[in-house]
Amino acid sequence: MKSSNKQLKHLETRAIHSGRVGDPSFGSLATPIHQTSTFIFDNVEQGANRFAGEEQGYIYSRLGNPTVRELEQKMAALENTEDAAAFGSGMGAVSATLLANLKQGDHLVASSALYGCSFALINHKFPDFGIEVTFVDITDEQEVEKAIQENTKLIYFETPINPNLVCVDMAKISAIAKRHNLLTIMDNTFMSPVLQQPSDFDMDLIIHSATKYLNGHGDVIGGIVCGSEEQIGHIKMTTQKDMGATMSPNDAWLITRGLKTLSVRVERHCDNAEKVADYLATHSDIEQVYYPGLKDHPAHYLIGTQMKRAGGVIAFEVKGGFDDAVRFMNQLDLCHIAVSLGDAETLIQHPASMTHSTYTPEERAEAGISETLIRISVGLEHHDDIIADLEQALKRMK
Ligand SMILES: CSC/C=C(/NCc1c(COP(=O)(O)O)cnc(C)c1O)C(=O)O
Repeated sequence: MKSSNKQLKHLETRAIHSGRVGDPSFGSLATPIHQTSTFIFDNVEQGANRFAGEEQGYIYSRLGNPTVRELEQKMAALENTEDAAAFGSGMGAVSATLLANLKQGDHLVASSALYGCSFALINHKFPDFGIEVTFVDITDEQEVEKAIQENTKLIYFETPINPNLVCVDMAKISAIAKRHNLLTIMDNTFMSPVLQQPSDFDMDLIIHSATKYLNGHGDVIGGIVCGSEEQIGHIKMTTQKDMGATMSPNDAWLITRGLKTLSVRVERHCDNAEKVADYLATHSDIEQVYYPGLKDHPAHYLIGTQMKRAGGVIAFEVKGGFDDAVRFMNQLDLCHIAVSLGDAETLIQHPASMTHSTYTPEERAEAGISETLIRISVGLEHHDDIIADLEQALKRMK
């Protein structure tokens, strides 16, 4: 009798074996890529019964696909949730999840610091739908609680936060949400399930840009939301079915393949990032380093409790100003100047002019995103080579 998810104790094992759809026809080890738009019914009655939900079976790949389903089942097993839904992008997951739980006249409390497009969706588009938002310093529990209104439906945040690596104490947010009967929706992209299990803190919905660590090879755009069977069913039947941010079977297959090495990749990202953070923190040309793994980080106390390790992303500021930061980044050879994160390659970028250019300078200041902040996603190259590249660029910056 094959093990079910429940019997597979360790995440490393679940990442490889959970959710398997397999290949009943030929027994191939890798689940086939069902690259199809639609599925043939035996007869009219079968088609009608499937549309009515009275018979199990596939209908049309925007409504479900076997290769995509394997990824969803695997992600539910990794985040310890009942179910999951896959989307064509992380923003597909963010928008579908929020809009499935908000309607005209509702209000949400959101962290003022978010990934740029998540902020833009909430700040610029939601008002067009008559959805109100209060942006808060999500680490200030009193400010969070004070922002709650009679029409508040949910609290939305990331931890660690993109791009400044501020971390949120999820137990505190969970307690507030319970007191006010609110949904908690959080984005676990920067940690992945390997380093952080938000369901342990009663988070209701857990979002990932699968583009990042989950796929891990810089060749797919995708998104996932994990949660209860009821919540995921609601999202699938409303904002996924009717807004259609569908993930392709081929992308699902690539992400599923990525998940098999997720644990070893994330551990190596952490090994390398810890060494790079220590190097930067002791360098005379570096003004400040923001990395939860460093003892001076305000959320260092969460390491070993909420967060297994601090992850692969570091934010920092070089001494001087914006021009110095630009000169430094333009001198790099190995590290690519590129947005995104969680890839095998080390990627470095300037949030104020790139990933967080959707904020005004005033909004960035309010969110604690400085104009000279640099964000580096530490890759899987040998750490000595990454540090040597940073060293030569810092020398040539002057
Ligand atoms: C054009 S900027 C590149 C993308 C970046 N981030 C994406 C992102 C998303 C959205 O995920 P996609 O839709 O898969 O990109 C959701 N949630 C978080 C915490 C994210 O960081 C980036 O470089 O910070």
